[in-house]
Amino acid sequence: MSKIVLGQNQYGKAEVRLVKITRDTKRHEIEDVTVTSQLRGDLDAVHTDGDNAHVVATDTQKNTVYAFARDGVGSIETFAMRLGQHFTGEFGWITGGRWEIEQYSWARIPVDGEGHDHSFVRSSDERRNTVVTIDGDRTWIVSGLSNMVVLKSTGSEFRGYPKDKYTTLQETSDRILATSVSARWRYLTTDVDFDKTFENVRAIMLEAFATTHSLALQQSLFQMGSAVLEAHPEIAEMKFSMPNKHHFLVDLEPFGLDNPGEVFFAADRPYGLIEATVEREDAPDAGRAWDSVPGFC
Ligand SMILES: O=c1[nH]c(=O)c2[nH]c(=O)[nH]c2[nH]1
Repeated sequence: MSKIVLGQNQYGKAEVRLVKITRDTKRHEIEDVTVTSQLRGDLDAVHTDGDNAHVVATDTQKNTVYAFARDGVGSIETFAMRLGQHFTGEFGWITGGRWEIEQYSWARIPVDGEGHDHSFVRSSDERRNTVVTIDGDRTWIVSGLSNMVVLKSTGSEFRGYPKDKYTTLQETSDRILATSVSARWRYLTTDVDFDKTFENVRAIMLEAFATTHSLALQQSLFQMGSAVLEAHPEIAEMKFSMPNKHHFLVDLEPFGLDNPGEVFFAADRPYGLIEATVEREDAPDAGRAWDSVPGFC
């Protein structure tokens, strides 16, 4: 019989919910994140023999997240790097790991035309995220967003596809195009103004979605990725996952009404699922950057 050995492994605390309020002036600031910390290294003995001598407890990892937040979170990328450098620096046998952070955004509640000092409303379900992966002396950063829901009420066609005996879809030169964008991009360096770059990448994606006369969602996706890579040499590649949120014209004829492209049934499933990577041909190898990043091709 072949020998059975331990393969790749990692462990840590998943989804540590952290809210940091900065209250040093009467105008408070809120930072709201979910952190997952996972360590890799010389961890064979705990798996094979139950020897915990190398196991930095997942509870300790959770506590470290809260302790580090005492000084503020800052950009999620730098917070994840702080955690990673701490664990790999403090414990010799921890040679790497993966720190994933998701951030929820809050807006100030407007009162008399001004954002309130200490009352907030969760702005949407959109989230910013990052995954920092460390392996020895290498660090990779993949950042992104999810649930960015966008819609174009014209400027979208879908024609020219092959027809077979199962095809019922009618060609259209004017349809609604809607999707919920999940995008992740890999940085070529750790020396980035992450907050500024995030805002800019998001704005570029939105502008490309809006201004592309779309012949297919696949084309819109590629335009969005290309526009970001053209403007940001520090980004090697972008991965997208974009459900096609179909809007079907409702037949109003039974009610003696026409429907001049104005009344739609917004279906939630099934949905087309469009996924692709837009990349620089000459980008260096991604190494372990995409390890355990689900839902992208
Ligand atoms: O933009 C689209 N891409 C497709 O691949 C596709 N397939 C489909 O039925 N509708 C659409 N729309």
